[in-house]
Amino acid sequence: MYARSAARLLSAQTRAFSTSSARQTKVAVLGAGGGIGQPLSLLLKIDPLVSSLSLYDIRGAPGVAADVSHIDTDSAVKGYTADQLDEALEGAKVIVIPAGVPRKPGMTRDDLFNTNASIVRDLAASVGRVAPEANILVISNPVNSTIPIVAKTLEKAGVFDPRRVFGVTTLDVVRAARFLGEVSGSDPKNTVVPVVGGHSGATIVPLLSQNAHGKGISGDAYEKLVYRIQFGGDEVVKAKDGAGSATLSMAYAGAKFTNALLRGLNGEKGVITPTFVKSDLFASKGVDFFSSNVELGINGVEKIYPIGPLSAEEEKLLEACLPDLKKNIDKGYAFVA
Ligand SMILES: NC(=O)C1=CN([C@@H]2O[C@H](COP(=O)(O)OP(=O)(O)OC[C@H]3O[C@@H](n4cnc5c(N)ncnc54)[C@H](O)[C@@H]3O)[C@@H](O)[C@H]2O)C=CC1
Ligand SMILES: O=C([O-])CC(=O)C(=O)O
Repeated sequence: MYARSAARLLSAQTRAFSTSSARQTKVAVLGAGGGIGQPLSLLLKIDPLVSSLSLYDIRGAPGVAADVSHIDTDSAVKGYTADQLDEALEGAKVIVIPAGVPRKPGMTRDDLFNTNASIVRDLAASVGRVAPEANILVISNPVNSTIPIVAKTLEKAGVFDPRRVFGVTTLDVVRAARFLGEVSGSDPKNTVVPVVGGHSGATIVPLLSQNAHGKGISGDAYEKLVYRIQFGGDEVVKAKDGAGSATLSMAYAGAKFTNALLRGLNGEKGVITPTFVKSDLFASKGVDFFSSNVELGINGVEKIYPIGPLSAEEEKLLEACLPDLKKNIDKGYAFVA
């Protein structure tokens, strides 16, 4: 009962989860024993659209699985050890990947590339072999590079479907709504802001002008707000002081995006949210992946929306974003080539 009430409470307060469709799905979490993986597994256990939860990590997943499996919701949970990746992936329709190392103070997300690129590549290769039609949601940083790595790895295996590979940039959207809510004194649910581009520093482009509460903000207040959205991750890394980066807010954001995708896969119409996907929007500038509002549906990405009208400041932010994003994407491509 408690879990159902908790799910209802979460849903009412944040509109994070919705139960609008009945069909249920097997979801796998790769990296389920980690700082994000554990609370993410908890939140997926209380999502009514998840029928079966498959928890994999190189360490600790069976313990997390045993723990969340006691929660009184109607889904099965199973944990898998390091040598059981294939079993964990079998039949999974949605695969969420928070596997990899997090930042410490003084590091950029790109500093994680050397460790996380091969983790993500190897996991993607297994997904391509065992669950080639699955939807893959990548949380592992640097997202701007790990998504091209996943795409190229699947392409090499002949199973890349651009409608089914998503970089999870939802935390930027969550932060933008929260921070604008704080500045404007309004409920974050009324301050939803599309955040486009990528997921690190200057590649994060919040379109404050597209929200009624955001468009009046100017000068110093505007600069500070944009900076806070772009560097919100650093705020957490600094506060955790060597113990990692955002885990709880990221688990919330990851569960929120997974729920949106499940609703789309189940046929709900009008599920629209930003996510970092293969996109034509700036392909002419050599930027093959870009986050913008995307409609999620039965095939994954159904429609990619243009970014819409920009203020003069946002034009400048976009100009700064594109070269950095291209560099990050090309680095991911080069790693797999
Ligand atoms: N997209 C986003 O907005 C965000 C992304 N992140 C990123 O998420 C990643 C994970 O962060 P945390 O959970 O805090 O780290 P963590 O270190 O607490 O957990 C990572 C987990 O991955 C596991 N792992 C490592 N190699 C693996 C493999 N080959 N297969 C399966 N599991 C493996 C580890 O055993 C560990 O349990 C980091 O790269 C971090 O930068 C973090 C916050 C926000
Ligand atoms: O800052 C980090 O390293 C983790 C992350 O991506 C975020 O919190 O946005």
